[in-house]
Amino acid sequence: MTQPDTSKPDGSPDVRDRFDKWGPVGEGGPVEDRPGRTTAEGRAARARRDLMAWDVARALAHAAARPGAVVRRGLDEADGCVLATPLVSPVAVPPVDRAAMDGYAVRGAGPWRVIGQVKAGTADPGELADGEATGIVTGAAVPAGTTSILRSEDAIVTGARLEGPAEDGRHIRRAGEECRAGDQLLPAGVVIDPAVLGLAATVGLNRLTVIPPPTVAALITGDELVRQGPSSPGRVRDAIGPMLPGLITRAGATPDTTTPDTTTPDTTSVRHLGDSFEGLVGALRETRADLILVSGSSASGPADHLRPALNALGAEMIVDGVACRPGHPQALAQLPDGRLVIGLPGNPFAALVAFLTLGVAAITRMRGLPLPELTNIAVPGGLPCHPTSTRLVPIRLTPQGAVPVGHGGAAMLRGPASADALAVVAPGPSEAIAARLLPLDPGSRPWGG
Ligand SMILES: Nc1nc2c(c(=O)[nH]1)N[C@H]1C(S)=C(S)[C@@H](COP(=O)(O)OP(=O)(O)OC[C@H]3O[C@@H](n4cnc5c(N)ncnc54)[C@H](O)[C@@H]3O)O[C@H]1N2
Ligand code: MOO
Repeated sequence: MTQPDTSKPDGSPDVRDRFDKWGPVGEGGPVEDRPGRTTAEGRAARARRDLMAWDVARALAHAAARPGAVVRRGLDEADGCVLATPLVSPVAVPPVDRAAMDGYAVRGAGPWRVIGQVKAGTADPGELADGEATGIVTGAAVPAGTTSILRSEDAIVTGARLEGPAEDGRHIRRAGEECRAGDQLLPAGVVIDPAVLGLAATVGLNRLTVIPPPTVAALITGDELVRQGPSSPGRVRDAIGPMLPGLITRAGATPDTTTPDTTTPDTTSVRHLGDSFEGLVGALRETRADLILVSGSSASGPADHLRPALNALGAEMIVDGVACRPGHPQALAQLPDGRLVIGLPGNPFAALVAFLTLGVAAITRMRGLPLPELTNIAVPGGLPCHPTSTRLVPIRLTPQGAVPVGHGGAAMLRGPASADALAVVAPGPSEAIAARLLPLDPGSRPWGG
C-alpha cells in the first residue's frame, strides 16, 4: 500500500501522525476514510472522526451481550459453566464425627485396652467405655464416647494394652465442621472449576443449575492466506486461526464446530473463507454460534467485505472502530436474530487485542459474569502514551512492575508471545508511569471468576 500523505491541510503534521513517526513502530498505520481518499478534505474528516474510547467499547460489548439460558447440568459436563443459583448444601459434612488420622480411637485417659478395629466403611462403629480403645482408619466414623484419636506412630502397643499421648478432641473431624445442612457454600456467578465439582459431589449433588459456555465460531478471511509452510511473496501464513480456539476456550466459551471448514479434512472449529462478499454473507447466515468472530476484512479496502456483509444482513453496528493501538478497525455488530459478530483486524496482534477487548467482554456477559475491573500496575521505566488512543503494550511482570518486551507492532506476535500480559496505557500527552493489566490468558483470575 502506498503511504497516504498524512500531514494536516495547513502543512503541519497531525499529532497522531507525529506519534506514528516517533512512537513504537508498526502500531497501526496511516488511516484513510475510504480507499484512496487522501485529500485534505478526507484528512480533515478523519481527524474529526472520533473513534470510540477503548473502555467504552469494552463496556458496550459486555452490555450488548445477553447471558445464556439457565440449564441443569450433570457434574461431568459442568466444568467451565457458571453457577446460576447459589450452591447450597442439603446435608451436613461430615455427617458424623470422623477420624482424621490412622491409629486408635480412645476414651478417657490411658492406658487403654484395645477391643477391636473400625474400618473405613463401618456404618455403626459402636461405643467405647472409659479406658477402651479401638483401631481406626482415616475417615472412619468414630465410636460414640471417643475423646481422642491416637496416631499410629505415637502408639505404644503391648498385646491389647495401648499407651500414648491423646489430647482431648485431637484428630477428630467433627460432624458439620465443613458445613451444615442449608449452608450456602458458593454464591451464584462462580465459575465452576474442578474444586467446585468436587465440593458439589462432597455435599451429595449430582446436577447443578448453570449458565453453559456460549458457542463461538471463527471465520478467517483472506485469499492470500495459507495454512501450511511459511509466508512467501503473495502468500501469508494464517496466524489468527491457530490462536482462536485456545483464546475462545480460555475465555470460557466453546469453539463452534457445527459448520466446520470443508476445505480441510480435519475437524476444526476455524473456518477459512476467501475474500468473497457472498461467501461471508453465506457463512454469517448459516453459522449458528452465539458469537461469530470474523478476522480480516475489517478495514476499508476493496476486499474488506465485513461491513458491507453486515449491512446486507441488516446488522446493527454497536462498535465501529476503537481508539486503540493496535486494533483500531475492530467492530461489534448484532444480527437481527441477536447473534453477535466481532470483526478482528487482519494484523495478528491487532486481532488478538480485539479478541481480548470486545470478544472477552461479550463472552463474559454471555456467561452471566460482570466485566472485570483491571488492576493497576506500575511501569517504572515509563511507557509513551498515544495522544488520543489507548495503547496495548506487551509487558513482562517483574517485582518492580511492568517492563515492555518490545516487538509490539500490530502485525507481530513475537511481543505478545513472550509477554505475561498487556499494559493498557491510557491516552495522554506524554509518558505513563502506571497502566492497567490486561491478561493475555482471559481465563486467568480474576477474569475467570
Ligand atoms: N486505508 C486503510 N487501510 C488500513 C487501515 C485503515 O484504517 N485504513 N487500517 C490498517 C490496520 S490498523 C489494520 S489492522 C488492517 C486491518 O485490515 P483488515 O482487517 O481488513 O485485514 P486485511 O486487509 O485482510 O489484512 C491486513 C494484514 O493482515 C494480514 N492478515 C490478515 N489475516 C491474517 C491472518 N489470518 N494471519 C496472518 N496475517 C493476516 C494480511 O495479509 C495483511 O497483511 O488494515 C490496515 N489498513
Ligand atoms: O494496527 Mo491495526 O490498528 O493493526 O488494528
